[in-house]
Amino acid sequence: MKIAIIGTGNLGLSIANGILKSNGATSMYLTKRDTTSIADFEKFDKVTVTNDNRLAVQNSDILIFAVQPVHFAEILESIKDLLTENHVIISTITGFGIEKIEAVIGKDNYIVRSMPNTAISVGKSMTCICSNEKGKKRIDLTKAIFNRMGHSMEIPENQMQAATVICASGIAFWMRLIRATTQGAIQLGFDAKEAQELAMHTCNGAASLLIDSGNHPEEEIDRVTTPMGCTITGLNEMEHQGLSASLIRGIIASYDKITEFKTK
Ligand SMILES: NC(=O)C1=CN([C@@H]2O[C@H](COP(=O)(O)OP(=O)(O)OC[C@H]3O[C@@H](n4cnc5c(N)ncnc54)[C@H](O)[C@@H]3O)[C@@H](O)[C@H]2O)C=CC1
Ligand SMILES: O=C(O)[C@@H]1CCC=N1
Repeated sequence: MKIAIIGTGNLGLSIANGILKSNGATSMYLTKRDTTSIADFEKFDKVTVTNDNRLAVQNSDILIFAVQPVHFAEILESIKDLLTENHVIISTITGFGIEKIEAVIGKDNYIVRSMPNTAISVGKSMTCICSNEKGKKRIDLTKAIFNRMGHSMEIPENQMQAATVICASGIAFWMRLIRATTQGAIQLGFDAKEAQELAMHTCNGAASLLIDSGNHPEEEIDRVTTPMGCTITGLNEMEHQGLSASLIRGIIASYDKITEFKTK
């Protein structure tokens, strides 16, 4: 698998780390306008760091684009004459629909839109994907790439923005929940480092319970809530204070923001 990451910023860097950790590429080109901050990656035999997107495209099959939306069309325009049947174009770019990509490079390309998150750097990304008509033939390949770095799901394109909120922004939402739990633990007497350790591993355990069992969260909650005990007392107080409602309202506000410009 010869992979290029076009635009190695926050997300591109996370993907590069995920690919290296999962040994998911035979060669990897990392591009950025100013490559100084990613020059260290040259120490890996299979990695080439360059500001030459055309060189990366010529030497790779899987092209993962992780640039800001304003730069995408111009970059596609600058490499489109190099695209062949071997290339799969994987965009991670928020709000940039397949039609807009096809308008620049044409329909006769394997085009996949993906929405990973930064946990891809540690092999734990929830990645949603969809494709153009031709790209359907490369969905399995794309899923195989992302499944090495977490979990993937094919969804219709009209759900990509919702997936962005839940999965990509979701990393930030869960971080705040972990931080709040940490603050609570400090107030109960743990030092800050211990408090974070307790919070993050408990969070990891809760998610793993659901992933492994396939259970509904309430089934697992029932196992923890002793009648008249401390868990139900805490849970009910959280709900009186609007825990679920505030999370749902935050998710809807985030979605309203992402759909503000009526992009697909
Ligand atoms: N940060 C995140 O968690 C997620 C971001 N996304 C999407 O991924 C894309 C990238 O986001 P970030 O990594 O946060 O942005 P970023 O700004 O950190 O990274 C973009 C990179 O592209 C580089 N770049 C700009 N012009 C270039 C060119 N002509 N050739 C090569 N590289 C060029 C920039 O130097 C920068 O390093 C965005 O479209 C965003 O919507 C999607 C999912 C999650
Ligand atoms: O906050 C944002 O708008 C972008 C999209 C998903 C993650 N970062």
